[in-house]
Amino acid sequence: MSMPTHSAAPPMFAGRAAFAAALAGLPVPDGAALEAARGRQASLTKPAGSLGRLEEIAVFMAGWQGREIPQAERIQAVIFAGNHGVAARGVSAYPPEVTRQMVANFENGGAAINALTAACGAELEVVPIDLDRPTGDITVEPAMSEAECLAALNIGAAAVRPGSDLLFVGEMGIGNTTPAAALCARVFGGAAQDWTGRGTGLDDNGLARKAAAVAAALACHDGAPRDAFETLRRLGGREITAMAGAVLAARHHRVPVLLDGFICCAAAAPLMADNGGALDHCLAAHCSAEAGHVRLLDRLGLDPLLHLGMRLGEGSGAAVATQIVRSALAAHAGMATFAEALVAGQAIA
Ligand SMILES: O=C(O)c1ccc[n+]([C@@H]2O[C@H](COP(=O)([O-])O)[C@@H](O)[C@H]2O)c1
Ligand SMILES: Cc1cc2nc[nH]c2cc1C
Repeated sequence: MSMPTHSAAPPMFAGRAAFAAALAGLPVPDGAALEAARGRQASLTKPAGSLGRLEEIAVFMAGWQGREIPQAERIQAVIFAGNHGVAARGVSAYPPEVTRQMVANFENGGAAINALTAACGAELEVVPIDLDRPTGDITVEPAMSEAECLAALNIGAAAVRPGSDLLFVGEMGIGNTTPAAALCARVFGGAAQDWTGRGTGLDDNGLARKAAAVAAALACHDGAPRDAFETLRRLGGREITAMAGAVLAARHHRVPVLLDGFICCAAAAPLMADNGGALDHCLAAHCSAEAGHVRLLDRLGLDPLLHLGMRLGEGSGAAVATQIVRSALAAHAGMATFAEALVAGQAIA
């Protein structure tokens, strides 16, 4: 595991207008690489379509990496951590100090994500953001000032290594399923209860308190502008906003992204609200057990690779799904073509 090195490069987003411009003007996948990868898939020694979703993943990766045979050698995992003012309202089963304690656990190599990144060949970075300064309580005020929101977006963007073959982002933040639920309701509509789940394990009373907090947050910010920056600033959190910045930066670097669970997907939702194609470079790793995730994935138009009943966060679902992506690319790169293997390549009509 490594801590990020801070470069002297200028921030990707100089201001909220630069962020909006970056979100408006997005690169698209390489058409020639897509076509070449589809051609290669058709030439490999298997009945057409028989590797199912693995074939689509290989072609997707080819398009974003801009080569017929994409790689999975430089896999970057970044876990952002933040604390939340709304946690003081009893919306989590765990106390806020666990955020810092888990960051220490990540750094000492003892967390699930350490084991899972080692297993999938990803290099892990942990980015704690102002853990001693929880965000504003979203039920009564914006989570962040404009400067704080911009700083979080830029921390996320700066963490992305341009040459990565694949990036996954994850988070650690006690209380963060509350802002995540508020973001979902703000972007996609619906009642607070539709998006509110038990998070780390709330009981029924806790769940009711949490739904009331989400409803209060929505009411508090109801009249505010609804662009992605303002949505993240008011209802997000630092680690949530950093994930959004990283996802957008990855797009500009043409680095494909695996999204993790409910909070990670909620962080990406405001991007899609402003630009319907903003998540075209993303795959959903898994469907979390957190109640709102099925609905969220549906609204995002993402079909998750895995349903394992996980609800840990910290990038864990994405780390597991990385093994699927690696399998897809191994088959794409390593299989013989019909011509090479002297196998008859035509189905009998
Ligand atoms: O990834 C998920 O879908 C997920 C679902 C529930 C909980 N979590 C993790 O648990 C924490 C948030 O839960 P809570 O109950 O404190 O809001 C945070 O650290 C997340 O990483 C993560
Ligand atoms: C122990 C613990 C580990 C976590 N990892 C991500 N979120 C978490 C929340 C808790 C409470």
